[in-house]
Amino acid sequence: QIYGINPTSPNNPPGPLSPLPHHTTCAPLLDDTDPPLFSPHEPWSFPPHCTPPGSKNQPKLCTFTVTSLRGDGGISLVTTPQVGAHLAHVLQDADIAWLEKQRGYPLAAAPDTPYVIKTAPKETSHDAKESKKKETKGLGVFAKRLIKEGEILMAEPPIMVRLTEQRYWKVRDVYQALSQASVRLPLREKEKLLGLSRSGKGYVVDDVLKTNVFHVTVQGVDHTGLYPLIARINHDCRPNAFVRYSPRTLVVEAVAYKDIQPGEEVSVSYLPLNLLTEQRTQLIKEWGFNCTCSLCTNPQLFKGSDKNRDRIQQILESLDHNENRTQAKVQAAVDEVEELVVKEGLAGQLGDFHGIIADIYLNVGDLKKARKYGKSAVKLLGHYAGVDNMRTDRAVAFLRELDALEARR
Ligand SMILES: C[S@@+](CC[C@H](N)C(=O)[O-])C[C@H]1O[C@@H](n2cnc3c(N)ncnc32)[C@H](O)[C@@H]1O
Repeated sequence: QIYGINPTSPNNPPGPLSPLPHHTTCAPLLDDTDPPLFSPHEPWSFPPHCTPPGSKNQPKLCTFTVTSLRGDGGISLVTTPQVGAHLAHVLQDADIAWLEKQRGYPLAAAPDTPYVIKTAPKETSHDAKESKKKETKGLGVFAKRLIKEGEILMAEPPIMVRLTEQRYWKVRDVYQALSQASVRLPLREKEKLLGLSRSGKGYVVDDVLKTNVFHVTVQGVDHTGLYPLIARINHDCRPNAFVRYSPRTLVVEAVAYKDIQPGEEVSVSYLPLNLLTEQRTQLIKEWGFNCTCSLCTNPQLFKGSDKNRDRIQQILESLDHNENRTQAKVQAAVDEVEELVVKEGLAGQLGDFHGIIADIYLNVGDLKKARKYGKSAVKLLGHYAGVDNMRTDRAVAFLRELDALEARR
């Protein structure tokens, strides 16, 4: 059997390799009556739509659309021409298998879709004034089976990416850009966008984006990305999943932070993990809802947690002072912080912490420990932030510096 073709089939008699009959009857792929294979605005599917800035030194705001990203769905970008030019290269990278090689495991979600999207049960608000009210979270994502820690639940490219900074352009022009970005999307992505939850206030595309986007960086510039499947995951201050963004592919993955039991709701934190209750409550209100998670609703839980988080901050600040940078004091600080980090479920931030510790050990001249924590930072950041994340790049650069330093000795 050659390439899965049955040699005894009447269409493919045994003998020298010959094309199947329908291959010989195909019209030539290109002739002078065919439309051009490539759009004149390659890689964009339409001419970019641009809005001039309010003043001379500011960039234009442009809408770029590709109707088939890596052979699949469409994507629209609302950003500056400079970022658009960079993203043109990112989007033209049809085979992102190189990233799989770099990180040593596939850039793909579990093929059996281990979750179901359904209405989340109502929960009691933590707000004293509204404590009798039952809050609805809308739809949510629930585990269909045991999802093991580290498993990738979802891996998705965005359907829309928008520059965060919008103040250089008139609101009307920004909405015009967003409108172009949505109407140019293929029908499937348009339906996904308009089917997402929203507050019902303001211009619909802007409202959908504000309710559902994740922060992403493109060439170090702040943007927000709309990932329609991952956007169905509700918030929890002690989540059981986290999101990992790849700036070189734009793909976001939802990954299990711990084992998730069948029937359990999958949650991610919309905020940095280490915030205190007051900061979290304030920021969540800006999202337009009251957080009903256990860490926000149970005073006993949040008082203890705030104390631990305050203590972590205190220890990190104490390490800024030279008198605390002796081998013994640094080791005691590291041990205490690690214990508190585990207690608070902040393992996702341990990579950044190990990066700081590596730097401190370098400053006190303990290169062996600097290397140990530097390596750990690369490993943890590669897992929680992604192998091509800027924070991971910095941790890798630290190890290179260490190599160079040791080579000079
Ligand atoms: C990104 S969407 C999450 C999916 C959304 N529930 C849906 O139906 O598509 C964010 C919205 O979900 C709701 N939500 C998410 N987490 C919540 C929580 N912990 N408590 C209450 N509402 C929540 C809020 O309405 C928020 O604006």
